[in-house]
Amino acid sequence: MPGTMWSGRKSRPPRRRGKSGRTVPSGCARRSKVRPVDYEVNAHKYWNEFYKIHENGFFKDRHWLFTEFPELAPSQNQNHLNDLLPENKRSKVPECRSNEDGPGLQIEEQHKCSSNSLGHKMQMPPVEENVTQKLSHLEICVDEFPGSSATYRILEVGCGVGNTVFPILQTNNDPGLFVYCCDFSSTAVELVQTNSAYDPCRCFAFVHDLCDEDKSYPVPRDSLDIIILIFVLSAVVPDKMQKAINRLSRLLKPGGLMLLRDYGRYDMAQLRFKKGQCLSENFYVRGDGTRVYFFTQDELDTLFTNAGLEKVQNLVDRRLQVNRGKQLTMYRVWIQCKYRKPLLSGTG
Ligand SMILES: C[S@@+](CC[C@H](N)C(=O)[O-])C[C@H]1O[C@@H](n2cnc3c(N)ncnc32)[C@H](O)[C@@H]1O
Repeated sequence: MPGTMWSGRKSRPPRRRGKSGRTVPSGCARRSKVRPVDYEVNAHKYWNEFYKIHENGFFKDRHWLFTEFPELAPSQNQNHLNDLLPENKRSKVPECRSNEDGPGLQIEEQHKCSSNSLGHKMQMPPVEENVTQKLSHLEICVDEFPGSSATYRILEVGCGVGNTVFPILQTNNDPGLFVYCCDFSSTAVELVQTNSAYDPCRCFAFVHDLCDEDKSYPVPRDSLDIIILIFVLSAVVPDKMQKAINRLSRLLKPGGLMLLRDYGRYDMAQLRFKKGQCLSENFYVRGDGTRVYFFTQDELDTLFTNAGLEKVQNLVDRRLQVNRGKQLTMYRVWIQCKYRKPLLSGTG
């Protein structure tokens, strides 16, 4: 493994120092020249451009998912709510797995999904179209919706080209499983739908902006066992995060779980941003127009608990990644959370 774990209170990532000697992680003294509103209004377009360029060759399949989130593995359908591990029982993530931050940081062999098969054209039953079209401004409260007969329902929000969804579909052979996935990039969703592993009998990919308050998800309240957020909440403008999490929380069954893995404060990617790339505190725009926020554990705890969820896990994962080929040493900080909807939920 080309990486070394670093963790614990004594280990600290290198930080930039300002004139006063204080840590200056963000270059936030100067604002971006482009108005932040442009990045907000056109956010999906920047991601569309990103996926037009990279297709499904940028992010790698999240095979570590099942060690970190065993709830996604097979056999979780029965009594999964009783199986939740306490925080201190977390398992080890395989190191150096993804290319979240840029092509220059790629370490592992990239696993490419096949995207050339058109054999799996979307064969949605007509009810899906009816439901999403006719009830797009209402809560879905009908018995028939995509995956309505499933016994274990997972939704991934901000699914990109399916690097989380396809490993789940391939690994979890539970016949009662149904996986929903959405992204506000229509280009990404199209790449999911045209992937040869896309099976409309087990999966429903749709375009959806998790910040869009006027559009509902195509599933009823209290219907999902798991909601997954992998490096997506960080792409959302901070003042819209809470409402987005509130809306998602309503979709969870009592006892259902929200799973998140995302960038932590002072991750190497944050320290590398230049002046002028900062849109607001700890929120930056990359060269390609996509944005990223760097969380603290407390901020995520507040977002989830305000949405009526209870903490199962909230940990910071610090690692030293070494790319020997490029002679790069990278201090990574990720945060991983599991929050559960109480069995007797008070969320409105
Ligand atoms: C860093 S990528 C992660 C993709 C995927 N979760 C993975 O792990 O490979 C962030 C994704 O979030 C999507 N995204 C960003 N903001 C979104 C929003 N407001 N609604 C839905 N998707 C969004 C982007 O289009 C992009 O696909």
